[in-house]
Amino acid sequence: MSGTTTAPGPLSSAAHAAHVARLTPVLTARDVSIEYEVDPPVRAVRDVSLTLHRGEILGLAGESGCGKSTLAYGLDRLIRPPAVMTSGQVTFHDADGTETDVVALDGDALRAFRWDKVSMVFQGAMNSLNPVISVRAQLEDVLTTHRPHLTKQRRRERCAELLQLVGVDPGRLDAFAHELSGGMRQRVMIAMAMALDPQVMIMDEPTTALDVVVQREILRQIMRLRETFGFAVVFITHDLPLLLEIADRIAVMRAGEIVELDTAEQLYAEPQHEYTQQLLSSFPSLLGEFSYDEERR
Ligand SMILES: Nc1ncnc2c1ncn2[C@@H]1O[C@H](COP(=O)(O)OP(=O)(O)OP(=O)(O)O)[C@@H](O)[C@H]1O
Repeated sequence: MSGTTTAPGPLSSAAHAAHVARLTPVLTARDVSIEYEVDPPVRAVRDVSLTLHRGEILGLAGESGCGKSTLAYGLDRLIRPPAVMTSGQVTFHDADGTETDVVALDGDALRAFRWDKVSMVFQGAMNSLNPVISVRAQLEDVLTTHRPHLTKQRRRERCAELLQLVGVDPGRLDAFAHELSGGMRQRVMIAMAMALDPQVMIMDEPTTALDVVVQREILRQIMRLRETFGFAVVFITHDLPLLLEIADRIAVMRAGEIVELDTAEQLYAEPQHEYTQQLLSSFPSLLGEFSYDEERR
């Protein structure tokens, strides 16, 4: 099942090739195409190949509708009709040395893979958290389902530990979503995504709805957690300056294709694709004050 046209592949630099040569893959997508089978059909993702490496933050940038979320959901097998993966392979390279064909997973194996190996933080925590059960019950639910051998005591400790990790007072465990601020809700979502120590976290606009100060605090926290636990992150946003701050590498997506893929540093210094240049120049006020090294400290 291959497409009728062969995409030329994203632009990238020699510095990028040298950078990735030192890294170990954790998730590989090869020639992935995803279509919404509506009338007329929408080819949302077109022959995308992309490798996520252990412990890196890979930013996925591009304007609304370019296919970022669809691609990310495809990596975690979260796409549902009318979306269909019409071609491609996704391979998970586990730390224990096993290789998993993600496209072939189903039933229990697929449920175990999600959360456990690759977890997801969606935009808008209010819609993702269950409004009628407490934060504790939601965290415990993930642990009871995926770690049934844990004692009740250990489960309770783990819930408190998780909230502490994301900077929320464990005293809030019995709160409901509506009793928490937007930032706290999003932190709780990150705690849930971290509950099983996944090797990959996919974050789809996790801070977009938050004010800038809260957004920054959460981003710093994500970076610290990544340092401590070594998970890799696919971070999706239309906000390229934000990615320049937090991502190691950035994939720029346009109309379903990745047009440029490079280290954040290189992409900022020497964007090659006209579209990347346009994206960078569309944030003049932010980038006018932007100092690459200062911001990343
Ligand atoms: N359920 C659907 N049915 C039909 N087309 C859809 C559906 N969901 C998304 N699309 C289309 O697929 C394309 C890619 O959408 P997608 O949401 O992946 O983009 P995105 O870059 O993540 O955008 P955003 O940042 O706005 O979420 C768009 O053209 C969109 O209109």
